[in-house]
Amino acid sequence: MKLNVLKCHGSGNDFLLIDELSNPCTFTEEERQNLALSLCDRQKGIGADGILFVLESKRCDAVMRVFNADGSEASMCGNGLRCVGRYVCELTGRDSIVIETMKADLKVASAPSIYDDIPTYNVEISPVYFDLDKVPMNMEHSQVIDQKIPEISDRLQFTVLAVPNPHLISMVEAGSIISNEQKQISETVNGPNNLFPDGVNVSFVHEIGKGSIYVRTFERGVGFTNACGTAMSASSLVTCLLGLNEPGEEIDVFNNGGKVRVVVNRKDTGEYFMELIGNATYLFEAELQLTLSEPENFEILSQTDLNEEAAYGLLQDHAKKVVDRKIFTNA
Ligand SMILES: N[C@@H](CCC[C@H](N)C(=O)O)C(=O)O
Repeated sequence: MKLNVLKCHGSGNDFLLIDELSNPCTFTEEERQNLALSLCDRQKGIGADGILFVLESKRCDAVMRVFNADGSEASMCGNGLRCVGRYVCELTGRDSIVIETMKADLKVASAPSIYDDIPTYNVEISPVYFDLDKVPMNMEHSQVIDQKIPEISDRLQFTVLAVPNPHLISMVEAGSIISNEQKQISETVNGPNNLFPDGVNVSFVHEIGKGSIYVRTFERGVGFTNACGTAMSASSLVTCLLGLNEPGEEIDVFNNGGKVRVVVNRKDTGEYFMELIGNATYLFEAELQLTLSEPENFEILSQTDLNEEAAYGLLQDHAKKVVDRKIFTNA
């Protein structure tokens, strides 16, 4: 079969978007999984952190399904939702829509450029759960907020939450923002383990200053990525819980792929939801020839560059300068 894919990214967290609205195709669950495994492979495939399938919805403007590079399906993807949101907004000629995801219908709206002329979208990150059985995490407490988890570190403190995909978050000092300990913790909780039966996205957060943080994330099903949108939203919420930032105020979130902005909102009911604001950048479109039984033997029939990377590069240079200055040289 012929399959069109759009390579896109949010903060350098890159995806292959497959549009099942305009190109009706039906995939079994196993075929979706195998497409993710084959096409996301950075050596033998096209290379990406995941696949975003865009399907028809009965109640919203579209459905987004997210498959990680290892073929597992995730309930949400914040950076991916900005890309899908842009795609569906452009397809429907609207600037605000609602996308159905595995656990929630989420608002997406076009937003003023985050930096120069970069297509920017504001996406809702919700619902938020702290109950460990919703994460899921096996521990005797009902919640873990800024606490030690001796099974994984005798030094760091963690907060556990679902937004609604699972996140384990620790605040760290600039000097330990990248360490072997982080890799070891992340691999432990994402391998066979008793605490997180479904694995968990793990983030290490450094407070740069009021309204400004840096987040490094090991994504479940992928490994360390340039950025993870739900992780940056969850991390921003954690900094509000710890009194470092305030709900309702913008937080600049720096990452290895650039920068986003997050606003943590607290409803009258006490529930939280976040607005994740950042780029939705298109890299190229490609037409592939493949058979679904052996997607690893795909062939690229044509590829068209979409020339948005140079504009994004300016944001990336700015973010890198801030991160190098504030974290790595500690000036
Ligand atoms: N990159 C995403 C999250 C993708 C799913 C995640 N790896 C999981 O398994 O929960 C984001 O931007 O939020």
